[in-house]
Formats: sequence, structure tokens, C-alpha cells
Amino acid sequence: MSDSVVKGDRARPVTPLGILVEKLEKVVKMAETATVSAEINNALQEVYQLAAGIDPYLEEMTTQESPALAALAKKTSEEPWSKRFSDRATVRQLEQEMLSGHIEGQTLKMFVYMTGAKNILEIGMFTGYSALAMAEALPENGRVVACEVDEYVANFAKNCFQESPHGSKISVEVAPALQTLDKLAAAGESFDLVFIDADKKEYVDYFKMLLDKGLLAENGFICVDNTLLQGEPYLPAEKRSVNGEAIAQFNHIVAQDPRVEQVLLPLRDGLTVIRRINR
Ligand SMILES: C[S@@+](CC[C@H](N)C(=O)[O-])C[C@H]1O[C@@H](n2cnc3c(N)ncnc32)[C@H](O)[C@@H]1O
Repeated sequence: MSDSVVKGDRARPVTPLGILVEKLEKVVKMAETATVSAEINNALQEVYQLAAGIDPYLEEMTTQESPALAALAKKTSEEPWSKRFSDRATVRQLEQEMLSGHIEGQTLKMFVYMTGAKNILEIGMFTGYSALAMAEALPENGRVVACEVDEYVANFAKNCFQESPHGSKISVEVAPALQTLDKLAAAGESFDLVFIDADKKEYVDYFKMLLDKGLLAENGFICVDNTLLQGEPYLPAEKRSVNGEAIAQFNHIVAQDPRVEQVLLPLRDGLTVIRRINR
């Protein structure tokens, strides 16, 4: 999901920081109309500015996305996803907020360059932003296998890939991801870098299959999106959604698994980087 996405003229924050900034903005406004001291008002203004400035500054100081990625993001934001679902063109309600976006895309690109990965697996492609971002960093003989369950969005992504010189490095598997993982494992495939970003309730299954079925290459890495899920895993458990509970459990299982080491980066909605420990 991108940090906040303009819907009509309204932005919906979908990361802990975005939500924090929106809440702080409300508190600052409440304080202006309440009888609080100038000192408290000033302190609140400073706190708000400190938080609200982070995302725009990251955008400004990070290498700009390619024209193909910018066009893909624009096309995604213009698509009437709710209508597509009510017309039964998509099998589930998709939304533009699912797209990872500039900062995360550039981060994934950097990981591909840093690891020298050649074989990449993406679990959960949507309109293809992260798949194309990673493909841009691959050598000519590198490839991305991208799993997507929804045929409509898979075709949407494939059309976007045709607009990029790197699109031919991506092959799309349209099926439930667990089925595709089984097929890839049976074919003896293994991947240097895996990006998990599909059904949060299946994250544990993806993780276990990657490790148990040899899908993760010996020195491979797994990157997992939304591991902060809008703050839900560390907020009071009784307020968690089904996905929040699934992510809380996933994070716990990864933290307890002696086969791996990991770091949860507070990038956007949380990005965990996992490495298998080779004994
Ligand atoms: C958050 S989006 C992926 C965003 C994408 N990685 C990006 O950065 O733009 C999640 C996608 O996973 C797909 N998905 C959900 N459950 C799936 C499953 N069981 N198998 C395959 N794809 C699934 C959804 O249809 C959706 O397109």
C-alpha cells in the first residue's frame, strides 16, 4: 500500500506514520480552539511538523521513479476498482492503496542491486509496481516470477509491463499463491529474493513453504510487506482486525524461528527483511 492516496480530493493514510500525522493534525486543531497554554500549542505544532515532514522529505530525497513506474502508478490510481468489483471483473475488492509506491519500490530495487539477485519471486503482484521496480534492477538474464490470483489485475499489470524495457523479465502466474508455490517447488525452482505481499492470513504458510520446500536459495532473502499493519500488531490486541491478528502472529512466528534472522524496518507500513541462517 502507498503511504496515503488521494481519493477524489481526500487522502486516506494507510501507514502508522500517515495515521499518526492525521491524528496529530486533529489534536493541533482541537488545541487551537480549546483553552490550552501557548506553550502547549507551540509544542504540539512542533510535534506535528516533525512527523508531517518525514514522508514528503523522503519522496524529495529519493531517486525519482522511472517513467514506466510513474505511468503504472497513475493508471492504477485512475482505475475504478470498486466498479470493477461490483461488475465482477475482479474476484475481490482491490484498491489503489494496495500499490507499494515510490519509496518502497526504490528500496526493493536497492535490495536487488545489493544482493545481486537474479531470480526473484513476488507473492502478490496487484498492478505490478513492485515487480517492475525489482525488474528494473535485474540484469538482462534475471527474472521475476509474480503470483497473482486475480486475472483482471494480472492483465492490467501485463499491459503496463509492455510499456517498459524491463517488462519482459517478469512472468505472471495467475492462481492462488499457495498453488503456484507448490508448482514451483515441484519443478525444483529456487529464488534469491522473495517479496511477500499477498493475503496477510496466508503469510505464515508462504514463509513455511519457502523454507520447507527449498524455494528460498541458500543465501536468499525474504522481504515481507505490511508487517506493522497500521500499528495493529503493537496496539491493544482487542482492537485488532483479522489481518492485524494474522500479522501479529506472523511476526511472532518469524521472531521465534531459529532458522532465520530478521529485521523489521519501519518503512511505510513495515517491511521485514529475513535471512536464512546457514549452519
Ligand atoms: C497489496 S497487493 C500487492 C501490491 C504489489 N506488491 C505492489 O507493490 O504494488 C496484494 C495482491 O495480492 C493478491 N492476492 C491476494 N491473495 C492472494 C493469493 N492467495 N494468491 C495470489 N495473490 C493474492 C491480491 O489480488 C492483490 O492484487
